[in-house]
Amino acid sequence: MPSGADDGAQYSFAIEYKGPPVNYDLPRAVPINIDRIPVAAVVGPVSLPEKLTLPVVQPVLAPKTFSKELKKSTVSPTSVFDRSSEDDTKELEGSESTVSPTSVIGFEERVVESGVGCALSGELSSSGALEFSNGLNYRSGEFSDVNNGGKESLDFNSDSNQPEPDPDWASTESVLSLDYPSSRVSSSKALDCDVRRPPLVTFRDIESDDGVDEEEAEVVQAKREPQSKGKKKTCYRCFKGTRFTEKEVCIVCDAKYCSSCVLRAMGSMPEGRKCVTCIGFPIDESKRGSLGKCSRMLKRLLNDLEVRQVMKAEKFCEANQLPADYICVNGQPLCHEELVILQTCPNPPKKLKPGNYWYDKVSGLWGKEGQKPSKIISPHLSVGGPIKTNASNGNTQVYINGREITKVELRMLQLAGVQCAGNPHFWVNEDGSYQEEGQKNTKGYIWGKAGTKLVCAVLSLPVPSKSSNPCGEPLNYVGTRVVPDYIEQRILQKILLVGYNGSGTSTIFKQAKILYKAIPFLEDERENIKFTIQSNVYGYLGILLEGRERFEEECLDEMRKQCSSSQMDANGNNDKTLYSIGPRLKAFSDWLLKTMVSGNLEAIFPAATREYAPLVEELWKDSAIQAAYKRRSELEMLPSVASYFLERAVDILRIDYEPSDLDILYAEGVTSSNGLACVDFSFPHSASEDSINTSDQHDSLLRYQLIRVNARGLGENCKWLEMFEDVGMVIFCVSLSDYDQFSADGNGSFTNKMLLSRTFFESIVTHPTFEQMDFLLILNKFDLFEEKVERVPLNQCDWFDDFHPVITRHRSNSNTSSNNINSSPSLGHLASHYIAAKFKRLYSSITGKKLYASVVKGLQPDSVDTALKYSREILKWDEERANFSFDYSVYSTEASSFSH
Ligand SMILES: Nc1nc2c(ncn2[C@@H]2O[C@H](COP(=O)(O)OP(=O)(O)OP(=O)(O)O)[C@@H](O)[C@H]2O)c(=O)[nH]1
Ligand SMILES: [Ca+2]
Repeated sequence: MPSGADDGAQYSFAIEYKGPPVNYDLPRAVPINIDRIPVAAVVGPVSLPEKLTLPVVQPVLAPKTFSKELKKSTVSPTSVFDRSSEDDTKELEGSESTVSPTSVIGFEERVVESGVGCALSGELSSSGALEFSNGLNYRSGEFSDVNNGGKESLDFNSDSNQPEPDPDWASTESVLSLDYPSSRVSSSKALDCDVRRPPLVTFRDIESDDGVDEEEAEVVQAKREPQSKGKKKTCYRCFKGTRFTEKEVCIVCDAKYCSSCVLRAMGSMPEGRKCVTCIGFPIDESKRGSLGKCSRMLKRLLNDLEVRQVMKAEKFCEANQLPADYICVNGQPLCHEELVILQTCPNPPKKLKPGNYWYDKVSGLWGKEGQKPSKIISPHLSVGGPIKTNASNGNTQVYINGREITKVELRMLQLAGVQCAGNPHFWVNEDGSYQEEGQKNTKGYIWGKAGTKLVCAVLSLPVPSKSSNPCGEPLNYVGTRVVPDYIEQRILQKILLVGYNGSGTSTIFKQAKILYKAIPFLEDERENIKFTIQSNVYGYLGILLEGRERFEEECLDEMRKQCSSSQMDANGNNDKTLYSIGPRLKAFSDWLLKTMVSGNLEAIFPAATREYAPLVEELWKDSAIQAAYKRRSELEMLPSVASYFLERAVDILRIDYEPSDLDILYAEGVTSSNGLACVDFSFPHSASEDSINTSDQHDSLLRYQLIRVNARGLGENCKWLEMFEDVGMVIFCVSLSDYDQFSADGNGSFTNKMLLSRTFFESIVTHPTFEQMDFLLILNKFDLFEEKVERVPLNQCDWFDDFHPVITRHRSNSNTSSNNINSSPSLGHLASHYIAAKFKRLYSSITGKKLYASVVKGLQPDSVDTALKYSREILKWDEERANFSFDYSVYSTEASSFSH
């Protein structure tokens, strides 16, 4: 087993402090010292039953060996209690409950909470205390066993059985599983409890805060106060920093921590980003929207796997779920079952936040109390009370299903051609068919008319969702006709763009923005991109400078070989080469290389620009640098796009530099490398298309959404793919020029990148979510490929070993010329078609379907435009196929019934 010190050394975040020992007490986030657990203050005013004073720490009191053992075996590197210094160990003595300070303290606090809540209901408190002590005894039993048993492994969870748990993963797991009893207790308590939660909730106007649209949230729970509060805007733990320091926020108490404190303060985060003392507490509802959305800081501090684990826990753990009674429907708070019904129905209200809602069970209309409808959800759900006449606070004297409607709705009805004279009472069904109250016959369909949806969009009124009537479910209403799905789908067509790393998905994504958006990149987006590009350029310069050093050394070696040693001694200046630079530039070069190695390149912005811009100019013009730049093809680390930027380095590194669209297109790292990006657009219609396709006039109104995600972002086994179940099609991007490239495959060996791409392709097309999906294969980087395939045989990739182009003999006399005399296809074309055929065969052997394919040059706008328009055609064909099975006569009758 590694020693504690070694343990720490493996993690960058565990060795954050390297300075001399401090002579003051470090502020600690985990009040592991029993006396310091800030319980008393909170409990003080409430008279508690004696049971409640159960000291949490007691059962885990253990000899020192225990704590040492513990550190070695199960302590998560991310957790707060991995302290290696002797002083700390001392401090911990008598409070070895730190095994899982998270859970222990969580317990303590929870008792306090229920205690406070139970000032109102005595039973609850005792039950809480009881469960608490049970949990503790159970655990203490385990611990004492361990202690009595002596040297045996500390087997408080099965994972630690492994002789050497993978430190990254197993240990996190172990801490999580350790915490399990606590969260179970808390959740079961919450569920079993038939007493409604005491009014933790107060109804008032929300202080409009980050990301909370005032329309949604009006219920705010009493907020938990942070344990310590530094001076305003500083880190709550070390009290350093300003409001500009990047900080992570506790989703319960809003405490903010800087990057050096966050892991100490939040431990292994079994419920996401909460101070260890906030674990088990309900989250601050205003932060619900950001659950599971990782910050850049965490991404830096934790590895991918840990980030995913933490975010998953944050989103799905019991304690963070929306409490049912925070939702009131038609004046009645929901119970747990009702909330489940609401959230699991075919068409649930998305992103449900606490608040008062009204719900028209007949039509499925849904809105905030006192407001116009915002959504149409599944009808006939038994949740909440009966709808009130004044639910939406309308004053039109027109009624729908017993609710007086609002002005905008009335306007919509009028535009839809519904006769509204004489204060009618309408009965509107889920499909939009309507009758006047007391009459039998349907008067028409509100959603049927072509323009209605547009009207609704303009008036911000909801329209039925396509899934509101899942096929197969029989309709109860005789004579009712369903609005066909494809009409609905026309509103927003989603296209998923995926590819193996480096295949060019972000380039295509950026092209789409540039092609179809009036403002491809917003102002602040550009600002960020600017810094990205500038730091890229510093990076390229660094690579160049490193190359220069290498070249200089090589030259010196060469010179030493040629000259005799006596000559060298005689003339000290003999060590100057073509690649030598003066001391000033040398100092800058050393600084830059050092900064790069430390990985802090991005942190120096924007200060660096001001400071170093003049030096960069001097550097770039220096003959040594230019000499090194001439040999750039020997610098493997320098990407091919680098020269595009380096040649303009002086301009780019100026303060007033503004990246052009082309700069952005070429820039690396603009779209987040594993995050999601998406863009909404519609295809602008060209004159030529208009004349051919007059029937599709409204095509330009159709909206598309391109969603880009790459292999890394999908997690192992593509487990995040399910999120994309509502996309209309998938574009899979492959880099043609990968066929002779190799990449580490994770098992330490190198695999051909084309084969890695193929494996990824297979896992995507076989994913259950995409069973019925159309796929378009984009074979990208044709420009590189065309040139490369003339030099490097295609069979460098095993998969392509049966490529025997017929043209070879024919071309032999004009082998090097790319334009063929007899206009037969180039080798590049043949080879790319061959590769397309390979993929198509593979695809149809797996799915039995046809794969669409397109050869693309990602850096050329026209080429990407063509490919994306091709995807639009595929979506249309798909739609038409659906139409064929649809009874047109039904549709036309329906259509006529819309006209008034
Ligand atoms: N020559 C050439 N280069 C391309 C083409 N498409 C993309 N590239 C370059 O290939 C590199 C990788 O492309 P990206 O668009 O970043 O690829 P990605 O799929 O986002 O890959 P990750 O960033 O690894 O996720 C970039 O330097 C692009 O400029 C192309 O058609 N031709
Ligand atoms: Ca990229």
